[in-house]
Amino acid sequence: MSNAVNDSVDDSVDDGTIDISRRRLLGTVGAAGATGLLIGAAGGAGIAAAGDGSGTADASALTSVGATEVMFHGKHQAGITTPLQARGHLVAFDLAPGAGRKEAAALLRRWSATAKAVMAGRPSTGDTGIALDAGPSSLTVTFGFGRSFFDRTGLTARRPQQLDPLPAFSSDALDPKRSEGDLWVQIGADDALVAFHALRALQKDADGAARVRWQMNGFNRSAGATARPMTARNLMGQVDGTGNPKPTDADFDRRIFVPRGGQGAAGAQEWMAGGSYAVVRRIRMLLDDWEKLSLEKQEKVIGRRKADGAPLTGGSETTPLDLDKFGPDGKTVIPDNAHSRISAPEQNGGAAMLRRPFSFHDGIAADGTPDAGLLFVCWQADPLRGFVPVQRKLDRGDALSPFVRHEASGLFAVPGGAAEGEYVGQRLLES
Ligand SMILES: C=CC1=C(C)c2cc3[nH]c(cc4nc(cc5[nH]c(cc1n2)c(C)c5CCC(=O)O)C(CCC(=O)O)=C4C)c(C)c3C=C
Ligand SMILES: [Fe+2]
Repeated sequence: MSNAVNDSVDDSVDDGTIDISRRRLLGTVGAAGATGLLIGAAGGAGIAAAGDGSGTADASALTSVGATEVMFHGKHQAGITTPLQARGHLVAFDLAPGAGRKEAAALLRRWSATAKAVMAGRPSTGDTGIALDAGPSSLTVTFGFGRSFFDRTGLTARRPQQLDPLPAFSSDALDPKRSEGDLWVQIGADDALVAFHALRALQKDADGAARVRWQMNGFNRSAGATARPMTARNLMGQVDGTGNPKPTDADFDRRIFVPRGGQGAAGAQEWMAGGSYAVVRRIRMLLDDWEKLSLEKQEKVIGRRKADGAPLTGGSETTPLDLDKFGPDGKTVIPDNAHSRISAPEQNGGAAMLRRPFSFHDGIAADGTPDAGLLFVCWQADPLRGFVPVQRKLDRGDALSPFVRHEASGLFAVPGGAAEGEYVGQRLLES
C-alpha cells in the first residue's frame, strides 16, 4: 500500500490525494493527526482504529505510517508544507576545498537522485540496508543554498538579496560553527531509521565534494500518539503552530513562496521561482527556569491557555486573539509583552511566516541544565517580510525571551521543486 502525497497543491487536479494533502498541512494538524486523516480518506478502515481513543493501534494503522509517500518532483520542494514528521535531521555542508560550481552541480544531481529514490522507499546507490522493511514513512529531503555557496561557486551575481545576513539581535548568543553553511539539507520522516538512512546516503553522496559543517537532530510527536488530530506541542508544553498561515488563505502562496517573474522584491532571482527562504534557529529553552513559573504566569507569557492553546480572551484554539480586551484590573487580558501578541501579523505590518520546527534534546549541558529546545525552522518568500521584522519586535520585549536563548542561526535559499528529469538547483547551476 502506498499513500502518495504531492506537495505541489497549486498545479493539482481536485482529486482525493490533493484534497488530503491540503487538509494534512502542518500547523493545525501534527504528525499523529495527519496520518489518521490520510488513512481515513484514502484507506477507510484505519481511521477508526487511529482515532477511537482506545490507544490500541491495529496493523493497518501502523502500516499506513510507513506507507505514506511524499512526492519528490513538484512545483515546490517537499518538506515545506508537508505535515510535521516525527524525526528530523538538519545538516549544513561546506563545499570541500577546491570544489566549485561543477562539483556542486554533480553533487546536487546525485543528491536529487538519492532523495527521489529514498522518498519513494527505494534503495539508494550502495544502499546500507538501514531502512529495509520500512516504507517511505513520509520521508522528505529538502535542499537549500547558503550565502557563502555563491562566492564558492563563482555565482555571486546570481545571489538573491534575500540572502543578505540577518541583522544581529540583542539576545543572540550564536555559535558560528553551528551556524550558516554553503549547503543545507532538511530531512524529515515518521520513522527514525528511515530518516537516518536518508542522512547516511546523502552524506556518502557528498564524499569528496562537501563536508558536514553542523548537524542537528530533532523530533516531533509520533503518528498515532494522540486520539485525534492535534497541533503539535513543544518542550515547554505549549500548543505551537496555531497561528501559522493556512494554505487555504488567499495570500498563502505569496507569503511563503517566491513568485515566478516580476518578483517585486529587489534583488530577487528568477531561478528561485517556486522556492522559499528558510530561517533556521537553534533555540535553547531554559526549562529549569520555565518550569518554576506557575501555570497562570506561563499562560500570560504566551497569551494562550496551555491545555488547549485557546487565547486568554476566550474561545477555542482557533478563535482569533482579542488584543483589545481589558480585564477588571484595567490591563489587557493578553499582556502587552505576550509572545502571541508581539508576533501576530497584525502587529507587524502583516509579516508572516510558516513555522515548521522540530524539538531537540541533546542531553545535559555543562551547566547541568537540559540542552533542549526548538530547532525553529520558518519559511517565507522574503525574510525581510517574515522572520526579520517579527524577531526584531520579539527582541525588544517578548515575555518569552528570559526563557529562551538563540544559539545558532542559518538562512538558506531553497529553490523550487525539480521537474521530472531535473535536479534541485539545476536552474541556478546550469543556466
Ligand atoms: C521570529 C519568529 C519567532 C520565533 C523565533 C519564535 C520562537 C518561539 N515561539 C514559541 C512558542 C509559540 N509561538 C507562538 C506563536 C507565534 N510565534 C511566532 C514567531 C516566532 N516564535 C509567530 C509568528 C507566532 C504566531 C502569532 C499569531 O499569528 O498569532 C505560540 C502560540 C501558538 C501559535 O500560534 O503557534 C507559541 C506557543 C517558542 C517556544 C519559541 C522559542 C523557543
Ligand atoms: Fe513563537
